[in-house]
Amino acid sequence: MPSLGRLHLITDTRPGRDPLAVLRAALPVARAELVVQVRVEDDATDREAYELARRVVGLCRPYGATCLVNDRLHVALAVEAAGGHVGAEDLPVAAARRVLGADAVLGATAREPGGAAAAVAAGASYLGVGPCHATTTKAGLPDPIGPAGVRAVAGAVDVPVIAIGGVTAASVPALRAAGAHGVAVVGALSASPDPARTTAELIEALTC
Ligand SMILES: Cc1ncc(COP(=O)(O)OP(=O)(O)O)c(N)n1
Ligand SMILES: Cc1ncsc1CCOP(=O)(O)O
Ligand SMILES: [Mg+2]
Repeated sequence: MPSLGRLHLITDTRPGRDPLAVLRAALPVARAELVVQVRVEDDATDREAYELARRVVGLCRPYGATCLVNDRLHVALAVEAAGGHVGAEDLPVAAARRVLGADAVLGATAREPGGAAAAVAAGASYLGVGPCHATTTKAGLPDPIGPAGVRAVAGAVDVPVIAIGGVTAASVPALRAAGAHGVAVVGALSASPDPARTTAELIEALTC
């Protein structure tokens, strides 16, 4: 399996956001380092999720970027995405692995070493770890774990750790020093006035 890209762009489908415009700006800059996670609001229909994911797969292909689908694994299968991401309220990791198959990329959310090790034992091929920092993008999250929390998880598993939650280019060095392979962002790119430039800053921080 090719190595996992370091910059995970999670689509922002809230009103007023334009996830495909952000993706078109990020792809030529990040290319195969980009992993696009198609994440739609809970009240979006499967058809809406499918149409977005289908377009993302098509945009990613020429750049060698990876497309994953959050939560809705049937959509991942339907659009032939590389895999999916599940958390505590989604299919259990072992069930998700059965759905996606042995070769798929499968991410699982983890906040502490015990849960992280269990997710890997159940079949996760990477972990999304956070929230690292405060975020307004998702409500109801526990307190941020900071780089120290990322370090604790990264030390307990042998799969890539992707730090998530309030991540900006400025916070990347501390997260990498804590053992993160990469980062996942929503707001840093979707709210950027210049997503191509912000992508370049994130990639520089992730690969220098
Ligand atoms: C890379 C990454 N890490 C964590 C999450 C969060 O997943 P989850 O806890 O299932 O929450 P939702 O995103 O489904 O609201 C993620 N999506 N990606
Ligand atoms: C879905 C999710 N899970 C933990 S933090 C988060 C949102 C991250 O968004 P942002 O990068 O805007 O803080
Ligand atoms: Mg989820």
